[in-house]
Amino acid sequence: MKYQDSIEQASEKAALTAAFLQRHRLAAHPVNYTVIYEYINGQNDGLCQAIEQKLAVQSNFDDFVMAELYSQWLSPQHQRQEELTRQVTTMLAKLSGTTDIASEAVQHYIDVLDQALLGLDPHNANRSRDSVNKVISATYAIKASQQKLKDQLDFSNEQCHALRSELDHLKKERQLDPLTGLYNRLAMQEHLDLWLTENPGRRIAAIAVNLDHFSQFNQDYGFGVGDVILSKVARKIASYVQESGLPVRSGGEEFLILLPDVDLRTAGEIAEQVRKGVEKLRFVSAKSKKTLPKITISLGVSIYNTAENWHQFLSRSSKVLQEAKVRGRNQVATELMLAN
Ligand SMILES: Nc1nc2c(ncn2[C@@H]2O[C@H](COP(=O)(O)OP(=O)(O)OP(=O)(O)O)[C@@H](O)[C@H]2O)c(=O)[nH]1
Repeated sequence: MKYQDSIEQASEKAALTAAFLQRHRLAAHPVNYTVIYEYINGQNDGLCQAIEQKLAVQSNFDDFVMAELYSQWLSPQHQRQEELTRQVTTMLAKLSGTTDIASEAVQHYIDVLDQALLGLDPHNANRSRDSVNKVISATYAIKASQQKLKDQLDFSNEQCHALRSELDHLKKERQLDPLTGLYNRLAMQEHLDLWLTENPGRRIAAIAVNLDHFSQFNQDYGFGVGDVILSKVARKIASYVQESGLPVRSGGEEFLILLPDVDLRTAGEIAEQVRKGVEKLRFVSAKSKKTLPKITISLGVSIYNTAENWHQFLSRSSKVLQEAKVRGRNQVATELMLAN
């Protein structure tokens, strides 16, 4: 994030940023402001593309989406990833320079050998000795250059292992929601793309989950307590998802469980188990030691239809979830209810 704008240019960008925030009903707090200022600034290609894509599908911008954009494109982790990418590029350039030099040295050695072979003459000991001496000195030279190449390769190999493990770690971190430890939407998109590329006709069930009357809970007990409850509910939800499935925090107090190769009936049964499991959770205030009210969730179950893109799929699954809310909350609705 480097800015070289004049006062006038910066003021113009600030005004555009404020207008964007207002248009999308976003508070001008530091995270939202930074994300949109960077978007208006236009230097961060990944961030700009992500926002353009959201604008193209008229997706909602809220604090959760903005925090996600910040963590994906502007956070220190993202900058560290960019730095690691730069280090890999530099290392590859160095390696390529060293192998070019080594290749030239080998070619030179081959030329010397060719000439020396021509110089070997059983009837002319002096000429032969001369040729052998040339081969000996060329061999020392090539040995030195090969040793240098080996040192460089060993060093690069070590660097490569360290960089790869740091990149793997960052990649995993980038796929997780920091509050709940569940997967984030970036991971969801990557998994969906992968599943559908592997098998475009694959059956994928989605269970959309939303906490009931959570705004009231936040109002009564505060956002901090709300956060703790949210992460406990998230962990409970994830405990019902086996390895092949994907538990995702898809919004502020919204979750999505993606289940490949699962039919509607089975997904409905899993949803009902999740509902019951969350309903049984008991929360006690760390401060007052009083029992907090029961938390319930509403769930909507749908199956991916190959004719739709995944935006349409997700929007349909959230409509099914709304059906569960309309029907009285703390229950599971399936897409069959939507059709009737
Ligand atoms: N504590 C906490 N609250 C959040 C977070 N993200 C969203 N929320 C809150 O979740 C609440 C969602 O409220 P609404 O969408 O009105 O829904 P609701 O009150 O749960 O009511 P229904 O969904 O209709 O049952 C808002 O108060 C948000 O502030 C978060 O990360 N932490």
